[in-house]
Amino acid sequence: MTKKDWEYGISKTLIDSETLRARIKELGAEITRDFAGKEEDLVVVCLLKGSLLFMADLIREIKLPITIDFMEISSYGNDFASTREVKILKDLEGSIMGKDVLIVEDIIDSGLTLKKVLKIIGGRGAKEVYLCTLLDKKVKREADINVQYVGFEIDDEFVLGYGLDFKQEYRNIPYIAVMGEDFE
Ligand SMILES: O=P(O)(O)OC[C@H]1O[C@H](OP(=O)(O)OP(=O)(O)O)[C@H](O)[C@@H]1O
Ligand code: HPA
Ligand SMILES: [Mg+2]
Repeated sequence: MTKKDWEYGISKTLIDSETLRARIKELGAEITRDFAGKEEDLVVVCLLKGSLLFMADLIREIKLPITIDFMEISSYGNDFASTREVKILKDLEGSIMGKDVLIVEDIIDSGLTLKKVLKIIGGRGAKEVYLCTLLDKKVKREADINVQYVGFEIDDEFVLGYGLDFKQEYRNIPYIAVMGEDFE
């Protein structure tokens, strides 16, 4: 396969678009049930860039008045493993003081990214902070993170697509894929 083929380097589909769509609908319904009737509106926070597609699909399945905000965090650089240095590239615009916050993540791997985000957000007076991740690679966890909403638990494979990248590419693949072993 050459680089002209937009799916170059991919070895298999792990979660297809239909399965993603169905599970995200369920997650949205669950979140809608859990937050219905709460006196504070919910602020849904997208962690860029990986969570862009998941966020866009998830919020359309939350049938409540919400506001959205964005934070850009980076720790993987151009590698398969975390640099362990979590950088904040863009901060939230609005205040979360006294509000319920739902952080939307594409994947939890080591947990170092969320540990840092929770530390920052935790100091800003939110009423309650909840986590929702599309993918949970539990076997790789180093930081203890309590997640309320999980789309899929996955094994220890480097995954791509539906927002997730390798060296910033593949984010536009509309399903979750596994990269071929001999590919760099
Ligand atoms: O649990 P961890 O081991 O910290 O890994 C998970 C994080 O790593 C990836 O982001 P990345 O730093 O690659 O930035 P990106 O979202 O812009 O792709 C992914 O989107 C998660 O945010
Ligand atoms: O498996 C992964 N794929 C892409 N980005 C990631 N960031 C943490 N784990 C992964
Ligand atoms: Mg990310």
